[in-house]
Amino acid sequence: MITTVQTKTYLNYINGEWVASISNEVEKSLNPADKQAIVGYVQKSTKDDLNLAVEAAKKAKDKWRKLAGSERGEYLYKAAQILEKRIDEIAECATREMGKTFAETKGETARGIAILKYYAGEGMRKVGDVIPSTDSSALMFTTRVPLGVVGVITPWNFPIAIPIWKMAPALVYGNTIVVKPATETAITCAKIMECFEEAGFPAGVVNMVTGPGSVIGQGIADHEDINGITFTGSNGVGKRIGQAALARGAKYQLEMGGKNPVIVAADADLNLAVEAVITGAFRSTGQKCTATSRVIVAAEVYEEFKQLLVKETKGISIGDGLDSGTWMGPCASESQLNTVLSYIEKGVEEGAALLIGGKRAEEGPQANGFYVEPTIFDNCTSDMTIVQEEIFGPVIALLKADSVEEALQLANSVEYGLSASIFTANIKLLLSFVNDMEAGLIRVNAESAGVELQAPFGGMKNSSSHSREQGEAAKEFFTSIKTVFVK
Ligand SMILES: NC(=O)C1=CN([C@@H]2O[C@H](COP(=O)(O)OP(=O)(O)OC[C@H]3O[C@@H](n4cnc5c(N)ncnc54)[C@H](O)[C@@H]3O)[C@@H](O)[C@H]2O)C=CC1
Ligand SMILES: O=C(O)CCC(=O)C(=O)O
Repeated sequence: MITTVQTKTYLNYINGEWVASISNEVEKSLNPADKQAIVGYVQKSTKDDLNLAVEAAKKAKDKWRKLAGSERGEYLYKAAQILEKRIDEIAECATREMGKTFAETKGETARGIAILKYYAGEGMRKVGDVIPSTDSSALMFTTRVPLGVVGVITPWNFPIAIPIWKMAPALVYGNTIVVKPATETAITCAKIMECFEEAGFPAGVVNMVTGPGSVIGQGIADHEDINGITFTGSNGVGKRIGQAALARGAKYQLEMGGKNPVIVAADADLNLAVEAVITGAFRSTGQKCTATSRVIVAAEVYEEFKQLLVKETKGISIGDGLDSGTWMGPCASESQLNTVLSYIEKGVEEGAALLIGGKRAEEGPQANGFYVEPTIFDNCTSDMTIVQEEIFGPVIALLKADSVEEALQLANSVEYGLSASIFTANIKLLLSFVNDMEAGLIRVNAESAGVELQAPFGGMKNSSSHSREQGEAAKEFFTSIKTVFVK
């Protein structure tokens, strides 16, 4: 029997109004902690709905662009204040939709508020430089202009922070937007839209269309009136979006997977390293592109580290993210659970030794949800699938290194380069890690996850399109530079 927690149907937000899809079809958002609980329904939109949203954003863009940056910032500041009032409700909704614990979604909502405030201030910061011309009677300077209409395609794993860290800079630099959230967390996004609506954004500046990625996401990538696309999600989808955008000359930014290593050097503080590996690998049920998935340990301390890690992992409580005693919630969906279980199976088949976990967690009420045990593999080698591919689940592959050089070589032997961390007090070693590690985010004596909103974020190799998000870096993507010469 389906237990309906809330059966509200959420609409698209187009041109300042809440509207149903032309398709008259909806999709349900399920609670991964209890698959019989429906969180609500969202619109299964069509290309025609998307066209209406793009048309509204296009119509609104000139007026929005011509406002002072400080005026645009004021709207963001108001949205931050409204989100602040609704923090518990929106965090709870995110936990219901994708499973991570309430403490995590509340922290994420607080981060969303801080991002809105940061970019509200950005509306008053400089947008160009004066550059001395070789002609002494001329004035030469740069200024920045918005791209126009920006398409925002977001995943389910950070349902509050990622849409906000894309939408806030897009808006403050003068773009109008059409956001397409992942269906799994589209209700959380609708609630963020409600905050924008209450903040009084002019009609058409902010639009949301929910629906299948293959229709609405691809539609955004292909739409000739969308001037820029910002995406976070899987590698395969990201590459397709990049190719579609490139083919029609639109600007794009892709934030994709990671296979993030932690190196534990022989001199590392092992307790600190264990704590960081546990949080980096298992918080959010491992569903972060910055999650720790490979731990490369110096041979001298391998056994001791392994024992400590397994002991701490045994203490992890799995359950509904809304229960205060839960440390780790379920996977976000059944398909995500199946992906994780199939990677675990592959690990065993390819000869890795299962130290702990490895199964679906099905005790009592967990039988109704998409739970998996935190899992650690021993005896891993670099050629194994679980060491190479992004799993997006609570799975650690342990690798032994006989030298610092081997540890670094193992760390770099994957197609991704998002985040990497090392535990050591040896300055020479940490500096060579900073220099030689192929990753956009380098962490020393800290977990691999941990993104600060005021700093650039993005990866090398196949982790991103080499652009950066957040902090001042966002300005590079969401604006174009004009060089002006006046004589
Ligand atoms: N880097 C990250 O933060 C994320 C990585 N992933 C990876 O992707 C795997 C699968 O997760 P999914 O939710 O299926 O990711 P996905 O890449 O399919 O979804 C991300 C967003 O793209 C949209 N999308 C899907 N197909 C599209 C298309 N053809 N054109 C345009 N947009 C499209 C989705 O609706 C969603 O809004 C995960 O197991 C994980 O490995 C997933 C989410 C976030
Ligand atoms: O670690 C974080 O805070 C951000 C991670 C992220 O962007 C992602 O998982 O998609």
